[in-house]
Amino acid sequence: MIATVQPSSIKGTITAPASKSAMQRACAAALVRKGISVLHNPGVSNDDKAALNIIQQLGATVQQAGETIVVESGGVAPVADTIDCHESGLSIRMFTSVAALASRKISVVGSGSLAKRPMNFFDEVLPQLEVEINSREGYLPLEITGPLQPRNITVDGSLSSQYLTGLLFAYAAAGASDVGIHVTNLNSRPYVDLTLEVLKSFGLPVPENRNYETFYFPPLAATAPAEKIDYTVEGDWSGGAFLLVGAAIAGDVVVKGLDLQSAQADKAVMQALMSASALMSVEVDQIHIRQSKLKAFQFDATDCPDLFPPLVALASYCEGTTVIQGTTRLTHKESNRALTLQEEFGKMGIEINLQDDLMIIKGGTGITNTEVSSHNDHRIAMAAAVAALKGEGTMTISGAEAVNKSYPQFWSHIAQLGASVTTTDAVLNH
Ligand SMILES: O=C(O)C1=C[C@@H](OP(=O)(O)O)[C@@H](O)[C@H](O)C1
Ligand SMILES: C=C(OP(=O)(O)O)C(=O)O
Repeated sequence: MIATVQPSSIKGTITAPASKSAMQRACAAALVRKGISVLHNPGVSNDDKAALNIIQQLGATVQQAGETIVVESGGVAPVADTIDCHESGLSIRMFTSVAALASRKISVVGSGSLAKRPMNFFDEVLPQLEVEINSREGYLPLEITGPLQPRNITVDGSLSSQYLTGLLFAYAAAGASDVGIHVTNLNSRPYVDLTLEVLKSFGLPVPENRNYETFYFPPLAATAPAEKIDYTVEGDWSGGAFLLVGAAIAGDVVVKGLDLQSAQADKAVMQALMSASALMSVEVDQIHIRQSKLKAFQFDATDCPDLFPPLVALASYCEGTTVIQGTTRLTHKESNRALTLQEEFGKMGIEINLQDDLMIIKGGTGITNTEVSSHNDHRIAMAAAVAALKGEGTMTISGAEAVNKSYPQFWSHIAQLGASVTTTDAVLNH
């Protein structure tokens, strides 16, 4: 699909979509706990759909009930030989350890960019937990046979926090008692906070977080599990960041549904916007943001790597040189994002230099709208779209359907706000 964006302003009120990080974790929690879980404000992205399918393959029943999704589960009891994670990094890294709770052999498959993302963590770690594993030399597909036994273990957290999230769910579900996961060089730390928060919300055992170095499950206390849990999926700061940046570049927009108290890593977009002198007023449950003169900023995105694409769009319109740290975190995302951003924003006339862990962006020189590609990466498509709002000429973005991975409503949301956007296979709601 091709999206065509003409320079335009955006104006109005919009609600951020549901967070796929929260929704996928809620699916995992609803699967591993015994009982009924009602998910309010459920996500509808492809990654969310993958998670909902996986929990059914692992034995849960899932029913849409009006605006909610009702999950009923007796714990992990696979009814299929395969779980399909489609393109979701979080789903594969979380549900592989969860599926390993079963003694049945399970194949773990995925598609698209996921086939190129490393999974060798599992080859190293799962055998230490009594799980048999075969992979295609550290890549998909995986074949695992459990049941996983929680053990004191040391793992590497530098490539991705998602593996730790999976282990935390698996340990909690297996009733881990007086046992700890020691993690070295943990990155994307707030995502682990979100994991702990979801475990708590679903009444599952929550380990002690000892300075992000050890996650210790104390001796299990006898508790009476709740029969029914109600959980509301919070709004998505990662998708919301594109709305906020779009408004800072070319708009006057109220964004609703973003919780400033959230554990989500990407709420840090607010710090970057403030450093860039964006004009914002923050009220309960809404952020009002208006176009203003923007200045270059410095920002460390090591723990919130998904902010790179929106922040590059922002930096392009900031007078001066912006420096963002954390590029080494971008190599194994849906695309190699540092290179993709350099290439695609380069086509728009923005000079981006990559030096060690830094991305250096020369902003304020104007954007030339042109033909760009998403590289099948949702966040690149959305970054190009918001950058186009104040560019010169017409931006055509190929692979625009990539947004379905996290934010399927993105094109219609910006159209509703008045962006001049058309797509080749959908009628947008202006
Ligand atoms: O746990 C999560 O929900 C995520 C963690 C982050 O990955 P890493 O831990 O690999 O940085 C982030 O980039 C990804 O989009 C979602
Ligand atoms: C990298 C991302 O997701 P995941 O790792 O879950 O595929 C993302 O949403 O940008």
